[in-house]
Amino acid sequence: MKRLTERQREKNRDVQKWETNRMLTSGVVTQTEYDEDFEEVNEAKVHLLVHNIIPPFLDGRILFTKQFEPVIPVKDATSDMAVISKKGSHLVRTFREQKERKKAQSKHWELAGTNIGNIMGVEKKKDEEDSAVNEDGDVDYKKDKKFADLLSDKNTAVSEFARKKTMQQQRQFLPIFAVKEQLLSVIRDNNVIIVVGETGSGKTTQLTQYLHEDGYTNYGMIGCTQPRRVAAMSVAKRVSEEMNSELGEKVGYAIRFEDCTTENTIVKYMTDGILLRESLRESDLDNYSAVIMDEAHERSLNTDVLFGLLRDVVARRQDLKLIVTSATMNADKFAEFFGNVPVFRIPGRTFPVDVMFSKNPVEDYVDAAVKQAMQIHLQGNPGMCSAGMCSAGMCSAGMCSGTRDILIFMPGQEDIEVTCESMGERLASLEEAPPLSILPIYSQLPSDLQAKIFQKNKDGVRKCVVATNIAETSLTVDGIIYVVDAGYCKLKVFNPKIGMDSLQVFPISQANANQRSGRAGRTGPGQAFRLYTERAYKNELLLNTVPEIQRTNLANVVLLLKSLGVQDLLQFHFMDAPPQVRSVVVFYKLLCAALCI
Ligand SMILES: Nc1ncnc2c1ncn2[C@@H]1O[C@H](COP(=O)(O)OP(=O)(O)OP(=O)(O)O)[C@@H](O)[C@H]1O
Repeated sequence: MKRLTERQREKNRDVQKWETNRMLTSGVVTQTEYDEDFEEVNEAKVHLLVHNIIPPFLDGRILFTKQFEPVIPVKDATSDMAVISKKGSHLVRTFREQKERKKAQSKHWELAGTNIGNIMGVEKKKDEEDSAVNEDGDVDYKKDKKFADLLSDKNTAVSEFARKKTMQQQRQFLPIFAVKEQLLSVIRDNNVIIVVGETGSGKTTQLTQYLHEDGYTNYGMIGCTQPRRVAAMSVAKRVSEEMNSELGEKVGYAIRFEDCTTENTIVKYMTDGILLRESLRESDLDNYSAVIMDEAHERSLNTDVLFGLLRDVVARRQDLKLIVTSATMNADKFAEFFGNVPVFRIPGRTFPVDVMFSKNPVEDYVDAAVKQAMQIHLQGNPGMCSAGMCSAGMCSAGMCSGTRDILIFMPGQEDIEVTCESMGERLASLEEAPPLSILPIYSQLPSDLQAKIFQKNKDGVRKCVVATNIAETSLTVDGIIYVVDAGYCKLKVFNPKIGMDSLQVFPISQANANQRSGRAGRTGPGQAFRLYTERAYKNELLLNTVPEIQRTNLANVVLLLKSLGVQDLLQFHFMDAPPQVRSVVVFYKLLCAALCI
């Protein structure tokens, strides 16, 4: 601390006195001395009664946590991929800085509304009118087009597989068709079964139809849950075509804010959140004769809660069939959870996918993905063309096995935007580069733009879809035969320090990687380029993603379970119970929420 001279101290005292005098004179303060004796004889006493309400389910189970570190869903936090995921992409940072600089500049020159602007007579531009806002200022949410309207045209076949085979032949080509009768007989004999098969074997699109053909729709609907909205919508569209019906009639879908079903609907695809909410109204799900929980290995929070609920529903309802589909790795765990139920394995895969790993660790996954996609686009792959006459994805002889589209997996919206922009810039800087239609897709994108990935491009221009993991499961984009996998995804993790969930980038799991590669071999043989080494795949990636229930804030689930009428939360059947300490924190938080239960 700096020592003050006596003279300086005297000066400070003077200044302080002067300030006090000014404040007293101005009336801002009325006294400068504090009365520390608070005992006022005449003051009325207020008695405050505090109730310590402890909900019965919490009785004796309250602990204070000492865990202040977030749950990190990675195998080794010091591994190359984990470190890179924390650092993020350099290219994204550069783009962000450029954007911010441009924004600041444009603001600097925006004179309208400032004093100097007024003097110069610069008029302020009117804010762009939002077309969804009506004259009264209310927002008309229905004005936004529904996904069903956007997909109203019949899908145009792109691949040779889809063009040359009839719908019936395409269905019969799938691996699941060879085991249809055995599968149906196992379903007849068991109320719960686990179905396991390679990506593209036909679980999502065929199971519902087989159950319908076997008469299960005579006494109820067949429901099929999907972890993602876009998958639910696009699969419903495909199955409606296979069943030769309008989307929303025999086959429909329901997602949040959009219900595309009628009273004639017998096959309903929906997100797992929708089924969860339906079970709020109808706890035994009486409308359904069969429920298929698709892509259960994704282990979203809703799926895990549904697992617990449906386990009880099938015990109560002998006529309900529950089919859980999964990737190979989790099957036995699921079977055990439902009481050692049979696991049915579908042998074979639709089309082969060549998986290629990066030779060296990749520092900047966005830059590497752009380079890889450009290489595919510019060099083409004559080996993949049945006529051997095309060089860049478009067959001049018109004999190519379809335009050969590319799908890039990125962790989040910003990475996607930068990938698209960077590819656009690099293409523009090349002379006579073949045209490329670059299409982003992420959950926040408006439906009309999302639907674009399913539409065929005019003149056979190659498509390059840049997606988050919403395109990872159940999605078939006809024509995609190249997958570029950056190796990262965004996951929600609970941070006990701030008491909230946050979205962070982490390396994917091996299960994610296999799902991603699987998108390349749906309608023809494909190639998957993984932008990480084979060693990293084996040593740095978890086998499966840590279930959401184990890494996120449970407060909402606990409230949901209470609203579903689950009395004893600690007795609820979780496939993987939330970590003890964190769940107790949440339960403790519920003390406050208990008043609203
Ligand atoms: N829109 C489509 N256009 C052309 N073919 C399609 C379409 N949708 C599905 N298919 C065909 O049906 C096959 C099976 O798709 P389905 O979604 O049922 O597989 P799956 O076993 O559920 O795979 P995944 O687990 O990866 O979702 C695809 O591999 C593809 O050949």
